[in-house]
Amino acid sequence: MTFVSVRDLKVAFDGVQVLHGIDLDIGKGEAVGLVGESGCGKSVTWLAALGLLPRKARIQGSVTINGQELIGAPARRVEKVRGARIAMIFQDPSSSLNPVQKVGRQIAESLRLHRNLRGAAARAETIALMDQVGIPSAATRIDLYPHEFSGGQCQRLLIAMALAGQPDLLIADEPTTALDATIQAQILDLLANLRRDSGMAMVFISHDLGAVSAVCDRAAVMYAGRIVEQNDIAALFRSPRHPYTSGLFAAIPDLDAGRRRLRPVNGTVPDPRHLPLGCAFAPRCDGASALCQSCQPDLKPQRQGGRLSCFHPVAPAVIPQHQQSRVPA
Ligand SMILES: Nc1ncnc2c1ncn2[C@@H]1O[C@H](COP(=O)(O)OP(=O)(O)OP(=O)(O)O)[C@@H](O)[C@H]1O
Repeated sequence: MTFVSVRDLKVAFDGVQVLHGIDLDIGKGEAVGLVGESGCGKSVTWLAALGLLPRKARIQGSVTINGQELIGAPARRVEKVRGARIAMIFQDPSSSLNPVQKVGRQIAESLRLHRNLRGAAARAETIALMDQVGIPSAATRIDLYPHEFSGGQCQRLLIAMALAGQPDLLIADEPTTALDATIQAQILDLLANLRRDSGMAMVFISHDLGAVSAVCDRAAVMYAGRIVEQNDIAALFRSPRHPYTSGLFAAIPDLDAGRRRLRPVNGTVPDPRHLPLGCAFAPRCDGASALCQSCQPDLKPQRQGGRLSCFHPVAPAVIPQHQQSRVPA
C-alpha cells in the first residue's frame, strides 16, 4: 500500500529550476534510497515534500502522505502530518543535538511531544530507547551531555530521538557520511535492523550506493534534478542500465576485486543555471549521441522492471567477476 506518493514535484529558487518533475512512491514499511552526487537534488526533494524549504522556493506538483496532500496545504496541517508521522536524521549528529542539555532530557522531550510521556515513565522509555539503539550503560549515561559521547553514539542518540515519536517514515539524509568507516557500518546495521523490527518506511539519502544497498529495498538514482533510473537494489546491482548508475558502481571500491582501478565518473554535475539542452548527463557520457544532446529522455517503465531515462542504455549485464560478490541477496 502506498504511504508516500510524489508526483511531478518541481522546485525553483529565484527562477532557477533545480527539480524537474520527480515521481516516486514509497510503500508502508518500504525503504527507498535516493542516490546521486552532491547537488543533484536529493535533499531538496524531501525538504520540498515536507514543507521545509525557505519561502523563496517555488514548489509545484503533489506530495501525499497517507492520502493527505501536503503541497499548498496550510502550514499547520503540514506540521501536524510531519510531526505525527515523520522523523528525520541528518549528516552531522553533533550539530543536531543541543550541546547544553543532557541527552536524556532531549529524548524525553520527544517522548513528551509525541507520546505525552512524562516523569518516571519518560525516563524509563528513554533508557529503553538508548538501549535499543545500542548505547552501552544507558541507565547511567542518560544524564550526560552530548560532548561526552562519540560521533557514532551521537548519531545513535538522534536515531533514538527519531524513534521516540514512533514514526511511520524515517528520512535519513546522509546519516553516515560524517562517521568513519567502521562506525558507518554499525549505524547502517542499526538502521537496517530497526526498519525490519519496527516496520517503519525509510528514505535513505546518500551519494554511496553501497550504503544504500545495506538498508534499502529499492533505489532511485538522481542526476541534475531528475530521477534517471529506479529499480530494486538487487536489479540495480546486477544490471545498472543508465550510464550514470553504471558509473557510480564503477567508482565504488571493492576489496574483493584486488587491485582493480576505480573508474570515477568524469566531469561534474552541471550548474542548474546552465543545464545542457538535452540529457543533462550527455556531456559526461561516452555513449551520448546527437539525440541525447537535443532531447531529454522520459523516465519510462522497463519491461524487465524499474524505470529508466536514457536513449542508449547500458546493455543488460553479464556481471563481471569482480562485481558478483556485491550483488545483494
Ligand atoms: N535554499 C536554497 N537556495 C538556492 N538553491 C538551493 C537551495 N537549496 C538547494 N539549492 C540548490 O538545489 C540543488 C539541489 O541541492 P540538494 O541539496 O538537493 O542536492 P543534494 O543532492 O542533496 O546534494 P548534497 O549531497 O550535497 O546534499 C543544488 O544546485 C543546490 O545548490
